[in-house]
Amino acid sequence: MYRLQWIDNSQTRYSQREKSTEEEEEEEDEGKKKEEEEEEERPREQERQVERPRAIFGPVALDDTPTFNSLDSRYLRRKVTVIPLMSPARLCHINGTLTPFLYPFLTEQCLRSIQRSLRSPARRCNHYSTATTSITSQDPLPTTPATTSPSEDEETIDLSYLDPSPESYSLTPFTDHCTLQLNAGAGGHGCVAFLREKYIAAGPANGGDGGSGGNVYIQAVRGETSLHKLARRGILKAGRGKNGQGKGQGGERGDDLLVTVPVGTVVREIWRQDRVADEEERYARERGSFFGADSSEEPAAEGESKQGQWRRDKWLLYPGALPSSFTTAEFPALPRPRKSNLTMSQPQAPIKLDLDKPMEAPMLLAAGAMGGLGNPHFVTRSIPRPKFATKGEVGMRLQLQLELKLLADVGLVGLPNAGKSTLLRAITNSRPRVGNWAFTTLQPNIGTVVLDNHKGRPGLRSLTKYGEPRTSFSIADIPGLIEDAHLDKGLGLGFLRHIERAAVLAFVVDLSAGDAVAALQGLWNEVGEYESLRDHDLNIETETRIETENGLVKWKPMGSGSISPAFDDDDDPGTHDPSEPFMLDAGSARELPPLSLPPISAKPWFVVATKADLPETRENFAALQAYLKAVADAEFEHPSRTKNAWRKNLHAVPVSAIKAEGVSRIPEVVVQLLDE
Ligand SMILES: Nc1nc2c(ncn2[C@@H]2O[C@H](COP(=O)(O)OP(=O)(O)OP(=O)(O)O)[C@@H](O)[C@H]2O)c(=O)[nH]1
Ligand SMILES: [Mg+2]
Repeated sequence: MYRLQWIDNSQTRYSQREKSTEEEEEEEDEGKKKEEEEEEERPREQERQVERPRAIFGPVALDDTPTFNSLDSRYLRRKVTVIPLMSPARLCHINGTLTPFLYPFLTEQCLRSIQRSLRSPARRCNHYSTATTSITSQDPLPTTPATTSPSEDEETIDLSYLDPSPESYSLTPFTDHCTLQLNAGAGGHGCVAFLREKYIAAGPANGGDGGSGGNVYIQAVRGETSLHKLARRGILKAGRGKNGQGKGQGGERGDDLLVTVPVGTVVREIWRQDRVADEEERYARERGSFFGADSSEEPAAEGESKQGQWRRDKWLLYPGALPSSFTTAEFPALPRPRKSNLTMSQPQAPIKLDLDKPMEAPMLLAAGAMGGLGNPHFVTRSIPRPKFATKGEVGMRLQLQLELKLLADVGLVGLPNAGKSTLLRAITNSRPRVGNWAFTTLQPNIGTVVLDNHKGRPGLRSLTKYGEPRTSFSIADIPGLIEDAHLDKGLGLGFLRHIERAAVLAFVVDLSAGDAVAALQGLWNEVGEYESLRDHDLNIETETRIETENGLVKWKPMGSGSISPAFDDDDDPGTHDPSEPFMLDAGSARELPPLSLPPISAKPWFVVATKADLPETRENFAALQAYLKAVADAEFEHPSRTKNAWRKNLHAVPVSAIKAEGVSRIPEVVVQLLDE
């Protein structure tokens, strides 16, 4: 037999045990007595209920103020309070500091009745969590000493991490831009060797060729978050190819170099030095066969050895050679400079890459140089046993500028000391530095909000742009902006690059620090200045690289090296003057980089009104809400002063980050905007 045993209002427990008939009789007697007592109590209880105000949970939207006109007048007679229908998690906040912000229509009496109904721990529910810190756990019922019961005291959650001492923070080394020199591997030297065998007095040449140098690759990977390691190294070199050896043994290839960068890195070429390309040009001039436009010299017949000269950087002599050999030895004409086939897959010069997605495979930046030729290559009738070989080619050198633009879903923009870092602490497991002075944060911090319902399933139903369930999103906290940051005041606008590509912007406004509307407008002003500076730089870059002339795009490769123009089949290379830039058809298959980025003002945005726990902030918040509503309704100009700016569903979320109140609404708002 099952017996229902009441533990408290919310919990029930079933216990199974055999009961004797005596026990049953006793229970029946006790039950009758209780029923009689209850019947006596009932009328008194009913009287009390009529007097007590009752709460009705009705279908009213969160931000709507309920009107009593729509309600039955008998409810009014009974002192009925209408409370919007909402999830218990949200209902918990009704008891908190933000209640007057969210529900200005609720009276003191009504609040007290809600507090009574929320006493039961069963009312509390979990919503979703952060990476390791539960947002729900950070959203406890605010308790005051007067109303707190001992059981609630036990459940009080430690929020000291939201107001830590300035020394308590985690700092990871971070660099978001650097210049880097990359050297592709040089080729190994060819070998001068001869066959030595019994009964063969002067064996033929059998020196092996040198191995080719290592290639330089780049790959954007997820694990990396900073460029500081690369900035520290400065110069990175791929391995040199090994020298060739006797018995016709070729040298080993040099080790490749893989440069791993964080996703979101922009790579720009500053200069390059490509000796092989220079050699090719010189060779072309000497032989008059490269583009051979006005060359009067006849190209040498194939196989004909033209007398050359000793060149220290090119020729390698037999180790036992006497110094006189340098002057007396006959050298053939230098062979044509050799390039690896891989150079075809190098990116065009000048390199400009935007690595905004994780790369599955590395991308070649510079192919290693070819190794030198062994002495068998120079055997001719007149020189049957050449005592020289060629040296390996010199590897290409690239000077690159790397700029990291962090890819976060949400970017926090705010004045210094607005509470951005505290907000990041409250909703993620990130631990940025917090201090009551301006410019506490000196480098961007990224936090991740995991949308988890504690069962390994997404807490909020949302899909990423790739159609996968959204399980998390990231937030970037950057150093604060001040007025005239675009004139390099404060820390300038440099850090805005980290939120430039964020999908959603969250403007963090301190309600206790003066006019919130003015603060918001000031922030938008600086964002607008950043945008115009960015567009200006892009235009300059574009103008220097592309000049349109009679429907043709004139493209100037940076540096003399790596001239690998994509001629159409019908282009006649013979008519090209090497000193002139190459002319490419505007409609050719070569894609030029995009010239403009989407405007920041077109991004979805909302306002986080923080420090709402401080006194006299309600009026400021009300003014901010009214302003945003007017902007959304196009009554006021958009703060960015641009057309086509985002005006949909503009609103401010009041929070007290330091008490972790109201912050659980932010993930909901963000996910909603990410889905737009
Ligand atoms: N009362 C109250 N104080 C807050 C709140 N949020 C932050 N603070 C305090 O405001 C001060 C500044 O907070 P930070 O999070 O460092 O502000 P920030 O915007 O990151 O500042 P910078 O990094 O300098 O740009 C700290 O002393 C916080 O304790 C809040 O919601 N209520
Ligand atoms: Mg900060």
